[in-house]
Amino acid sequence: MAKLETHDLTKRFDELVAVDKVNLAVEAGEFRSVIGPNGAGKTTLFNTITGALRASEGEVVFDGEDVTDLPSYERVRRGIGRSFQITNVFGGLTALENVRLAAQAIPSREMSTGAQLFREKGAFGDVTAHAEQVLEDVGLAEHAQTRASTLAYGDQRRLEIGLVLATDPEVVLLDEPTAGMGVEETEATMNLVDDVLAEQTLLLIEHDIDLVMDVSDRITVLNRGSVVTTGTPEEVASNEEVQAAYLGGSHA
Ligand SMILES: Nc1ncnc2c1ncn2[C@@H]1O[C@H](COP(=O)(O)OP(=O)(O)OP(=O)(O)O)[C@@H](O)[C@H]1O
Repeated sequence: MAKLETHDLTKRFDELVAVDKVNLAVEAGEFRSVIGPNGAGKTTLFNTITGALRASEGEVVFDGEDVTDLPSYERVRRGIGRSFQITNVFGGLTALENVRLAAQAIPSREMSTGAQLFREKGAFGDVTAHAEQVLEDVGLAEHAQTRASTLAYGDQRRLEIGLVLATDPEVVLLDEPTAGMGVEETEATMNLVDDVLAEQTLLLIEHDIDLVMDVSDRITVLNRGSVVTTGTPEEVASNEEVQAAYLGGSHA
């Protein structure tokens, strides 16, 4: 059984079918990327998986359980983490305070002994220690006391990844974590994702095809809400339909 599955997952906005009977089976530990032209439905697919949007039809199955009708906080509690956009970061608070808040926002669930300890004790020191470890992991230890709004852009993106990690996720969905970054920052962020989230099951939306080819175990190509194909980078690169979709549409 795959870690995360969708069964004919569909999301409509009135007449528009933004996500059209999408079937995914993401294995535990897999690094899966989702690519597709602008408007293909990538973000809507993510929102439907996390519960930010309600599915019109179909199912989201996590660890073998149907979570389609669960609110998003309950999905987070079960281990479906998603990157926070920078707008979710409290600019006036320090990096450490932001990570602590994210950690505290999630009620305890069955998880690793270490993490369980932090939650059950609920003691100030433990949550702080957990948050400090997260900052260390994402390379922001020296910026623990820096106000989030004054962090460099790349460091703010690191903080976003830290906020997901603070929720102790089992699956992490990242929606364009390198958006707006230059070549060096993009590389640094992808290295970070690779380092810090290597053990995780990862779903990544990314426009940079070369980058996706480099890091993914498998790639799902969406076009007009539907899956064109899923395969290894090599399989996807040689797929004629994919080439047509990309030559036909912009991929920003
Ligand atoms: N809340 C909404 N209400 C109505 N239509 C929407 C809504 N959100 C997205 N759409 C439409 O659904 C389609 C899919 O959009 P979505 O943002 O999921 O695509 P995407 O693949 O993430 O695009 P991009 O690469 O540009 O971010 C688009 O046609 C978009 O205009």
